[in-house]
Amino acid sequence: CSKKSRKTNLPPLIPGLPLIGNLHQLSRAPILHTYLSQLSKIHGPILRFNLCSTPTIVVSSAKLAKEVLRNQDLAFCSRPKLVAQQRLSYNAADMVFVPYGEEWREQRRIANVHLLSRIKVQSFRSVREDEVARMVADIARSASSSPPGAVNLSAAAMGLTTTLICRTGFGKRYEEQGSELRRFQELLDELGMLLTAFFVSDYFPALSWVDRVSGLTKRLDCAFEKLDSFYQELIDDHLDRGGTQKDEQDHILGMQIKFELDPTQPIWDRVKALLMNLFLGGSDSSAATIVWVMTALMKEPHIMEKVQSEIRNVAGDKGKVDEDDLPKLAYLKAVINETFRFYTPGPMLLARETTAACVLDGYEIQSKTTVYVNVWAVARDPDYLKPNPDEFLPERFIGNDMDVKGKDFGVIPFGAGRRICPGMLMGLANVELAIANLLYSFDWEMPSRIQLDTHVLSGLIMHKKIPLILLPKQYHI
Ligand code: HEM
Repeated sequence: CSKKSRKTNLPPLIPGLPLIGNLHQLSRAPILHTYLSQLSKIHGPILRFNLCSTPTIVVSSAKLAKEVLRNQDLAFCSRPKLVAQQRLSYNAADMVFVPYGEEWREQRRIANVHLLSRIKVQSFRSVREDEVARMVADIARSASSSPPGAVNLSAAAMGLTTTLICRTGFGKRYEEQGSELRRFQELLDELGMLLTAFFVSDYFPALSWVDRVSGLTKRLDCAFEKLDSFYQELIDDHLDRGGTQKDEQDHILGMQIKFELDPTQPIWDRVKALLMNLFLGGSDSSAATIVWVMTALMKEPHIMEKVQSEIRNVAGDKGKVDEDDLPKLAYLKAVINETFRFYTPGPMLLARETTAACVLDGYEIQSKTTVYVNVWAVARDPDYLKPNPDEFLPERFIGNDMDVKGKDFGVIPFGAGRRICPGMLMGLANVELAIANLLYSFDWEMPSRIQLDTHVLSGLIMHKKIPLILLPKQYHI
């Protein structure tokens, strides 16, 4: 690694190959966030990569995360233009991939004040309680079968969060195991795959033929067509029913259509792009979090016992945990927060792009630099997280005001600053209610011959590689 260049004072550059720079290292790293974390242990908390014409840096400490996401947020809050993201977001007509500017501000205002506001999230309470109750009833059926059946909790969590996003996002409840839900989940998988796929043309525009030959361009076109038809069906369905006022209250799509500037000529690309954002943000991250909380608790039986006893004391003999109970569950919140820290569902923040030249930690950063914050590494920063950042310790969130909502720069699972996740309240509400009820209603064991593991899948969202299979035992009050 070259030391600070005296002339230009750029961050340390990770050595790569002639012409392709570091492309091969980044595109082939099996688990990108751990690879980058190891590099930063050797070369420091700010690293520079050479990706053809795109200057790229990665930051991995709480101090620098705070600098990027708070002190100099404005300089770091745009998004780079990548091939798949552009296509799937209708040329950045959405909120996630739109560059910083007036259009983004307007979309965020509508999201914060209306679509994903606290009041809107509360208005979906009955939907959440209903869906969580259905999931618990399904699991109870397995628990009471003879012999008791093991449950694939990864599938149950994904089923729950996709159903929640369908109901709150566009007012539909697809039959479990039905073809429409399967179609939706397949579209989600393809969306996630393409948004993290490595397109050569992002770094070498002249070599775009490589993506055509590899079949990636065709796959992107095909996914775009399928997603577009899916969004169009939802919109047509809404319009066929006359877009009632009830729809505006009942789901986000209904409300978004109302907010289009000219209702006779809404900008449909923007409506579709917003649906894509809901799909992208709304299900995978919450499902992954539910699975990691359960995995963490299976690994630490004394924490499991403590949190179950808190939940069962608070909910008593009601037979379920409802949302009024949640504010009383301080230890459960600590467990969920520690899971966000230790098994960060989005280990790398979505790529940012600098809006202007600036100085970070004494290094010069050019305008239009792509910036990654390695949230997973930040959450293990020994200068910030004490004691024992490598230990799962919910108690670190007790007796202080440390939280995960973007003000403690050591634990930023939702990002921070202007581009902090606008769906945070909805994500937290889904996860807390689901976990509380899974822990209230059942005791959990490992099925014989299955070993608990924590292998992860690489991607935008850090899923558990091997599904979490557990044996539920109904808890009798
Ligand atoms: C546990 C659940 C969730 C986690 C961990 C999560 C995490 C994140 C993260 C890390 C970012 C990037 C922030 C940045 O660049 O600094 C983000 C952005 C975003 N999330 Fe979430 N999210 C969750 C749930 C949701 C939900 C439920 C929705 C919507 C229904 C949502 C919608 C979005 C959107 C639209 C953005 C882009 C914001 C922008 O660029 O201005 N997320 N989320």
